[in-house]
Amino acid sequence: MNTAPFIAVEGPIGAGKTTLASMLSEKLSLSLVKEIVEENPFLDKFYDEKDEWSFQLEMFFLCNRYKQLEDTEKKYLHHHMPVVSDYHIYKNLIFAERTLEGKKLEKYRKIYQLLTEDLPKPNVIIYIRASLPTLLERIKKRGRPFEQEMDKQYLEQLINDYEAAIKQFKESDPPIPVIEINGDQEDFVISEAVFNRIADQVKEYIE
Ligand SMILES: Nc1ncnc2c1ncn2[C@@H]1O[C@H](COP(=O)(O)OP(=O)(O)OP(=O)(O)O)[C@@H](O)[C@H]1O
Ligand SMILES: Nc1nc(=O)c2ncn([C@H]3C[C@H](O)[C@@H](CO)O3)c2[nH]1
Repeated sequence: MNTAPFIAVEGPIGAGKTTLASMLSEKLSLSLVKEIVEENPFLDKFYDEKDEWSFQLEMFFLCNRYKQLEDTEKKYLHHHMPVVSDYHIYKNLIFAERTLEGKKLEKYRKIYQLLTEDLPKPNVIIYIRASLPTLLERIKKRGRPFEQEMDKQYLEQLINDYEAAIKQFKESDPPIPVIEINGDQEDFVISEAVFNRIADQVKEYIE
């Protein structure tokens, strides 16, 4: 498995994952794997009533990512074609641990374990760290209707969950490099120099 470089861009909601993954894909000729958002039938329901829809939503994300990563292995990695994705499969667990509890969380953990054990895993992670005001500003700018009443506490918790997950990830899997970006200050959209520096760092791992 993973016969080619696989780079995953991660960070909390609105950090700029899709933006950066798309820019890297173009600059470094990497195949792009992007999250399915608009076709998600549970996302707007979830933001309206989290407790009611969380299990359906987490299962939907898990099954979609499972299929996408299965295809990614077959279509690209297996054929030595490098890939950049705008998520790491582990984000399922970061979100599910926050949105589920009790029996549903127990079931979810088991299914997650079963489904993800054979999936290709990224060998480089780019982590965009960003503060609550930056995320809220970007979510507003992007303008998806169902995200506009985003609960600040939920977003703040996810920022902390991501920090904890990345810290744990670095400790438990030190051979996998984590390129960390300060999303409040290092603006790869506005500054070509900032973007080129990130791209150069990534290039080290794909050549
Ligand atoms: N560095 C940046 N500077 C300014 N605006 C940015 C930057 N990065 C992304 N944006 C804008 O912020 C919004 C969110 O970006 P994007 O969709 O890439 O985030 P994301 O992390 O993929 O979000 P999600 O978690 O919802 O999938 C978009 O409108 C994008 O154009
Ligand atoms: N609950 C939950 N679980 C996930 O695995 C997950 N992945 C992404 N999202 C939300 C964030 C953005 O609103 C939108 C696009 O990323 O979808 C998730 N929400």
